[in-house]
Amino acid sequence: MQGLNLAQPGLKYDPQWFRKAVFYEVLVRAFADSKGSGAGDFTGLIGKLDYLQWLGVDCLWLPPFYASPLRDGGYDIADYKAVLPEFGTLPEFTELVSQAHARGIRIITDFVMNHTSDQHPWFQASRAEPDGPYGDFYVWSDTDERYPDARIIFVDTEVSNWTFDPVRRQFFWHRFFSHQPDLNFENPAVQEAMFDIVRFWMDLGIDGFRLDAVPYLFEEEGTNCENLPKTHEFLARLRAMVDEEYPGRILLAEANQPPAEVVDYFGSEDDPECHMCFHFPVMPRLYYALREEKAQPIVSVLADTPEIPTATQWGTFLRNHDELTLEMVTPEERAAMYGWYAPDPRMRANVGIRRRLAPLLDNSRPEIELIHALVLSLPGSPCLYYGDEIGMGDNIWLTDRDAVRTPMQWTPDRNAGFSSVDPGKLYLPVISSLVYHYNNVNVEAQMATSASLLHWVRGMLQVRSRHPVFGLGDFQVVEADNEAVLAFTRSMEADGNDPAEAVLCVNNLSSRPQAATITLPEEFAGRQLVDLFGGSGFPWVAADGRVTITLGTRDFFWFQLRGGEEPA
Ligand SMILES: OC[C@H]1O[C@H](O[C@H]2O[C@H](CO)[C@@H](O)[C@H](O)[C@H]2O)[C@H](O)[C@@H](O)[C@@H]1O
Ligand SMILES: [Ca+2]
Repeated sequence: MQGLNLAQPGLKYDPQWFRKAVFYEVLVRAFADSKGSGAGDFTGLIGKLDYLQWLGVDCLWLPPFYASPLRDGGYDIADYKAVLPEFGTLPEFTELVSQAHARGIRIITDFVMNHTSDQHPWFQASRAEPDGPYGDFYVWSDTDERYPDARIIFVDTEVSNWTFDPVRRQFFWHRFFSHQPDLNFENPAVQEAMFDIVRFWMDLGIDGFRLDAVPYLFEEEGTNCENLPKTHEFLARLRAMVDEEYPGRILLAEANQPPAEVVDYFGSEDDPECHMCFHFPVMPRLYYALREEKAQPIVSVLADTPEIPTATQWGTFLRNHDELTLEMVTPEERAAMYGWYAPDPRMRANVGIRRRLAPLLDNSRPEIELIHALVLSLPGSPCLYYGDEIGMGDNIWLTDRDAVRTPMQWTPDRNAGFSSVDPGKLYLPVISSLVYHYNNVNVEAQMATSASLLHWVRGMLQVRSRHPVFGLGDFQVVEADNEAVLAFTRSMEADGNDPAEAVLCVNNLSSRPQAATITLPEEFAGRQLVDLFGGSGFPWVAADGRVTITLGTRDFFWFQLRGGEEPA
């Protein structure tokens, strides 16, 4: 029973935990500096676990904290089994895992399989000794003309997916930065090395992996080198090993692909791959719908989303450590979003927008609340991004995606309470812009203000966690006679300890108050609407399934549809 994490005091064994969880992405480097080095560390994060428990998150996602030259935020790994000394030591990492588990919080970490840093000893050996044991660990070629149909992903910096190596006098393949050579997955030794790394970290007690850039593992002439059958075969083998040796741990795919392609990363009921996949296309549509003030963009992307196998779950999000990617929208939608959300070219990066949630929404509290309400009620397990719970700002004067990776703002004191170091030695400066200055935007002040965004987000997580239907329930769009109103139900039969429940969510995407008559399916006719937050009774659904709701600007309701089998 090595795999079950049963010994951890705060965790209950639940192989389906990820379907009801709220995730929280936290950069170790950005959260809390315990040593006065200017960068966050494991011990600093341990010191903030009580805060995260209080906030109500169920699982932390830690982006790479491994040995790395940090030329891509740690996604350029130089040793998969070592932690970056500035973050701490391996025993400090395992202490973090234990302390999180003791509070009922799980931890998944990033696993960057597609590529390594060019500083990784495997690459150094590969370029120096083509006939040596690592000679075939990377994708080498005498020409830079192979795989011409593969697009360039980092269009701001790269002009080719091939770079000439003067040592080996051959080109090497890289889907991302030219300092990140792709591993050669055709080589069984590479695949075995990946299994070995998974076992290493799972043996240390982590609860799963986010699989970075997973569509690009294999290459094949005549294709765009994305989502290839061999990649899926490899993932199915990896999953079989995890199920066998580490049941209860999860694999979460980062595949920035259209819904029809991304569902393949779940595999099938008989041949599963990942437990979860991020749903990239839905995220930009939430922002798009807010500006267009229409429900349709959200309705249509969900209509295009195929069913997923039982016991799997989407991962949803509003922001993360990367740019807000616009790869999954049409050119017309992209142009509109750049106009709405990135009027200054400095706000753009690659195919996306390098801004945080609050500045994107011009710090509009009703919009920030509505977009949270959407991501917390639509299908999927939501993943929050550190600092967004207090409405942190960004710094578009920093390079690349560092704009959204600045230190967490804890207090109005020196370095926002993040570090005691000389401010000039911080890994990145704290936000000190007019609206988002850490003097005003910080955890301490928001904890002391009952109406703060922080308390509001916490309240939302509490309500969500009391209603497993948000994680487990079916999703059905409900007809509304107002194009600005998005109405849908989440409903489920009793499931283990979770009772049957039905919830109606109604969202006003307009910047003006709206009324809408909603027509619910027959099964909900005659039910009473009860507000999930305050318990107030609202109108009953008429015998023909209709009910009329009025909503304020950017307002939303979560109603229990009471009167069926579910408890009062
Ligand atoms: O390791 C390279 C990158 O891998 C992830 O990239 C993803 O983010 C890109 C945008 O920054 C996106 O366009 C691409 O489709 C993704 O695979 C990781 O999240 C990045 O931080 C990292 O640079
Ligand atoms: Ca590859």
